[in-house]
Amino acid sequence: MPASMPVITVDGPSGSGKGTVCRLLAEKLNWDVLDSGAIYRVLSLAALHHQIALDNEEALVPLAANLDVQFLIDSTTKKSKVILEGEDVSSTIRDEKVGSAASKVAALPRVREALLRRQRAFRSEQGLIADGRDMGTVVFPDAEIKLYLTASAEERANRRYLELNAKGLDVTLGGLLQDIMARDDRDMNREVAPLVPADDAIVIDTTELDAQQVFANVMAILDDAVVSGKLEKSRLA
Ligand SMILES: Nc1ncnc2c1ncn2[C@@H]1O[C@H](COP(=O)(O)OP(=O)(O)O)[C@@H](O)[C@H]1O
Ligand SMILES: Nc1ccn([C@H]2C[C@H](O)[C@@H](COP(=O)(O)OP(=O)(O)O)O2)c(=O)n1
Repeated sequence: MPASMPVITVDGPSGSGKGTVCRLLAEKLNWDVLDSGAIYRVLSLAALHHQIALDNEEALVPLAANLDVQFLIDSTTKKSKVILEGEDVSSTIRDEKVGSAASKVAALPRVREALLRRQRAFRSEQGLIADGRDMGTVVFPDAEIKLYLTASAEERANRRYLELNAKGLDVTLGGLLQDIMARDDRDMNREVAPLVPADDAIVIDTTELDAQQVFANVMAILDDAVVSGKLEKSRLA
């Protein structure tokens, strides 16, 4: 019997296209989205605000447990907004430096533990699409559908370069490639909840695919899940 609060997990390294496919899926299915990376990004920003070192687990655990963050949808633009301690940090958290800082605090086992309940609370009757590194392995091990997106580091760095360049930011392809490889290394080799596909995840290599092709692949996977009885057909409407 399909669960009443279905979850689709989308894990993978930076730039593999998780956020993009999650947005397209959420629009199509009208499900909720958990951007778990944003939680780690916000935590690292809060650590900077409170002058807590990114490896100070003792101080980061209570900060994580009591993190004053809200995820909102702007009623006019329909874009998601992230509010930390009353301040709109939606664009600040997207900075590549914040991504690296997030990856550092995310390597601390007790910090991850302190954020588990907050992430699981996103599960809803509506259905949840969960974007991250350990969504299918740790946070929602019972998810109906588990996807793992990947792409070559060069392609992922190039995507980031195009994205940040279009925003007018002064970045180099070489610098971004280094950042991405350092983050991959930290995320894949940490002790707790390392970035790895769940045993039952479907891996999609997006290196040669554009976003619409990735989305079409995912929709085909969901159609198969309906046929095999994992998902109710009405959920795809
Ligand atoms: N399949 C794709 N082909 C080319 N560019 C893509 C693809 N998917 C996403 N992008 C672009 O690459 C960048 C990173 O995608 P994003 O979805 O933010 O990745 P992630 O959430 O995995 O870090 C964005 O600028 C996005 O528009
Ligand atoms: N479920 C998660 C999500 C993110 N993280 C960590 C590791 C990542 O490098 C950072 C930032 O994640 P985020 O998904 O926002 O980064 P990208 O958009 O993929 O570049 O947070 C994590 O450890 N576990």
